[in-house]
Amino acid sequence: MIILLVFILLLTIFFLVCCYIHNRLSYFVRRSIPSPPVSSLIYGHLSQLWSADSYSKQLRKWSLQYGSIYGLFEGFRPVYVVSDLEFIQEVFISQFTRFCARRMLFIHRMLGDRQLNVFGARSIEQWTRQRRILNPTYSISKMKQLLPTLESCTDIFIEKLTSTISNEIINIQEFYLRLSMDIICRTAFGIKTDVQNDLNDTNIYLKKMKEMSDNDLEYTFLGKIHRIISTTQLANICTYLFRFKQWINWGTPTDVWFSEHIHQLVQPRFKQINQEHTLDLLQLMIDAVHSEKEGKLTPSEMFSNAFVFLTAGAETTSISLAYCTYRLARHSTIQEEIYNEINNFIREVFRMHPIAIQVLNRECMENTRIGQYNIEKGSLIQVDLHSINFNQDLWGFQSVDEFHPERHLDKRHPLANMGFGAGPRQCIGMRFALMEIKSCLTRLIKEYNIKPTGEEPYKLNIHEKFLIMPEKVCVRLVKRS
Ligand code: HEM
Repeated sequence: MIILLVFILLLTIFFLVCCYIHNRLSYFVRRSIPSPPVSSLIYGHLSQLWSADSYSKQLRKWSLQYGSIYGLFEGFRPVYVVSDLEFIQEVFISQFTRFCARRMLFIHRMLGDRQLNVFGARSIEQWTRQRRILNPTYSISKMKQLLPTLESCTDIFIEKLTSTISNEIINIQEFYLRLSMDIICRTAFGIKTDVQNDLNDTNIYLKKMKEMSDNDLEYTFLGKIHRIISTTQLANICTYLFRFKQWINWGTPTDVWFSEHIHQLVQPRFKQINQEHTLDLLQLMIDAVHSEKEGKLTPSEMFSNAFVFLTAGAETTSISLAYCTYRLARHSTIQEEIYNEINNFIREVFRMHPIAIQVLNRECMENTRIGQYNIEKGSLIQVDLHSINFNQDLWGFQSVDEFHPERHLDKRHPLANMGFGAGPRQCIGMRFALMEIKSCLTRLIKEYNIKPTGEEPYKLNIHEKFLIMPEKVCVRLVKRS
């Protein structure tokens, strides 16, 4: 009798699991939304995305096959992959309050709810409060004040290039990372890191920054498991496993090292309450922590935001500068026209080389409808930026596979340029990054003629994890007479 009961129980569980799986996998079929075949019940489409040469190009490949709105699964979570600009407009702008969060990263899970920074904030209250405090950091009026510091860092950058042998092939990406780290530390935190002068790489933050891009936490074993089960309570297990791993001294991933050590970098300023300081990012945050008004920042949010500004601000800009330099070397005539053309040149570099596609997502926080689609709470909208950037119908008559800055002279759809995202949650550092890129490039071109290495074909080796970056950008710099 007991055996029979156990048998019936197991059969019932098996039946329920099958029903659940069938229900989930027929999710898009029931909604008449096309979806590529799923190769793994546990991973969903993630196994195909992770094993593809390029995550973002795989999204594009599927867009070409299944159209501008199609469905995927990350584990059991439904994801709408979208390159339809009207749909994106609804999600990122018109219905922003219903899509105010991004996919939760593993590092944010580990930081915990109380330490979520502006990038990871999930509730509208948490995000609005922090963004309101941080917005003045890179306002138009602040930009002018920051320019002299930025230019003095660029002077050191040129000095360092000058001390390398002219006409030799160099990997300029290295120089850019040092430059943008100095710039962000000085402008945001008032700290003179001077990593450009530290040729022996003794600066621990620079070392860790390099390590972080080599070992992306999201792509570690636990990071991947977290992505598969991120919508369930089980996701917290990854945090406990991670802490256990740390406890048995199996090493600390760099992101965690950073978030744990950032306070050593900013603590001295935090303690100097009554001293006069320039109104940089750190001062805005310190004032917000000490504020008597409602909507203040907690000290842990302050440290967490310092971490996100340092990591989001340095690497992204240096990668963009590296792509710009690659394009300058490949299209040498542009170097002569760049003073008039710089904005369009940069726009075209961003079109051909988007670097942060995986952050362009929004989580649905409340059931809603977009056009004919009923979007359920918990599902994710992922932008397929490659399909937008290489959509011939959007970009005029010049081939989208060719580099033509002048295509940006024509007016386009406001969401056609999404390299910095869109809507209220667009990149907070966009203005600053563009100022840094323009200032550095004009200075570089004034001093040097940028030449390709001479290798044919002159191509980049692209690494794609959380960010899409070249392994290195080698060029030959010839001093202008
Ligand atoms: C070329 C350089 C950069 C690129 C390509 C870039 C790209 C992006 C993108 C695509 C997003 C997501 C936007 C969205 O979801 O709509 C983002 C968000 C963000 N970026 Fe940047 N970024 C750059 C530079 C910077 C800099 C210099 C800083 C700070 C100093 C910064 C700080 C942030 C922060 C804090 C967010 C989160 C904003 C929020 O959720 O409210 N970024 N960035």
